[in-house]
Amino acid sequence: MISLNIEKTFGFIAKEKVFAYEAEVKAAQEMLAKGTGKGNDFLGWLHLPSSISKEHLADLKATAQVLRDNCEVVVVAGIGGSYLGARAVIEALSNSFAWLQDKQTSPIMIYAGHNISEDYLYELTEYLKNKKFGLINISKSGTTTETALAFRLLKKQCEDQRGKETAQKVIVAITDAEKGAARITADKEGYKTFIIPDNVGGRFSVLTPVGLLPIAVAGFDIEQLVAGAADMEKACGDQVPFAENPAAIYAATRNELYKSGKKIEILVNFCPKLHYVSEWWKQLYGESEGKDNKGIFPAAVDFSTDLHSMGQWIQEGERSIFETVISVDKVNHKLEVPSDEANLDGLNFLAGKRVDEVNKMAELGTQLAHVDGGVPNMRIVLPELSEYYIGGLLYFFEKACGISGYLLGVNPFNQPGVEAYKKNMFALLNKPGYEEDSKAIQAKL
Ligand SMILES: O=P(O)(O)OC[C@H]1O[C@H](O)[C@H](O)[C@@H](O)[C@@H]1O
Repeated sequence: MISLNIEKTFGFIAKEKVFAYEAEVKAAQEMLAKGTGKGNDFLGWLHLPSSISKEHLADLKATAQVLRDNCEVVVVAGIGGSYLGARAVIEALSNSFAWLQDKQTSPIMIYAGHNISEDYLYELTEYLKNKKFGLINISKSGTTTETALAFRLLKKQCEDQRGKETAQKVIVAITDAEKGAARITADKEGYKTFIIPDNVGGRFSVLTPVGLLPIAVAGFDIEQLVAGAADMEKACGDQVPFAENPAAIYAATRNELYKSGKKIEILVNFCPKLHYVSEWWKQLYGESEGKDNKGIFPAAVDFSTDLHSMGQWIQEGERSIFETVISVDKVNHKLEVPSDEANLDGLNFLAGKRVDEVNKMAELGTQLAHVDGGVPNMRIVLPELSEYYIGGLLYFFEKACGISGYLLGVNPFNQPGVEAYKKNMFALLNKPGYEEDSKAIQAKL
């Protein structure tokens, strides 16, 4: 099972203070369970793992198989919650050099629709020339500009290269049941579609088709992913005592740290495959808690890589940070440090050791150094990188986020602030309907 250790925060905050959150956490859990808190229209994620049916998984797997059978490359078009969950899981489970392998056993997964870079899109369309590629268009609103723009380009390219009939087979849409341009297009073109439930917000949607379809296309076991999440749903359930409930403890500890002046949480990994888990986590916590002029700033680093760039700041910079480390207990492969007679590099003291042993000592050494340097440290241990444990980790963070947002006193399920840039961009681009905003913004320039 995934475990959470908060011992290394106790030099900074009192254990009693963390445990004093018990009643407040219980109230937050009740607000989630009964739907009496802010944002209660968006609680569909809460019991999602335990309510996913076998038929739904079979439908997803059958659609994934169509893409696997007909595509060398699959492009996932989506932004924020509409791609980060899938990318987090796929990259955590994939070979680090998946796209460089001579023989591909699954389609190469590529992401688009999460930026408006002309060079990115140009280079992508160049790469896709002569490739048998498919598309998964993911947008809850169905109107997000970044995604819609990429999809417009790629849909046309797919149809031009593969013909309308094949394109219809290898393009799948995941969007709202009724609203939005993505739905209108999908219905008109006759694409296979999956629905994003109304009551599941984008950043909580990884266990809906938004995450599950791309993950299945990439060749991973979505049943195990959901099973891990469902077991975590139980482990973080309302009946589990506070002291044994990892979501409750994590939510309480980070809120107590925040109160004590630790305004930035850095999610740390020692395995580069987890980079996108951190990106997913940053959206989850950033959009959920950063509002009403409050909220821990979620940051992330990949160690030991970033110890050689951000390590200095973390060790000796302003003491406003704490770290949450995701540690993977057992690696999937074995590699020993070879011995070398000449020992010119002086590394013979490591000869015969597993590389992971060196990494684990880097991890332990870093924890001790950072705690000594004034950085409270929490540690989440995953037994290994597998669908089951990743599924558990994702649900753990979601449940803790719901609780934590209520402890902070915000609505964890909206993101009104994200609209500000969109309004300005549309005004600057003279989008129909934004005439007044266009005039106002021109006056500001
Ligand atoms: O799925 P979509 O409607 O395209 O939204 C994609 C993302 O962009 C929005 O602006 C929100 O800030 C995110 O919460 C959301 O996940």
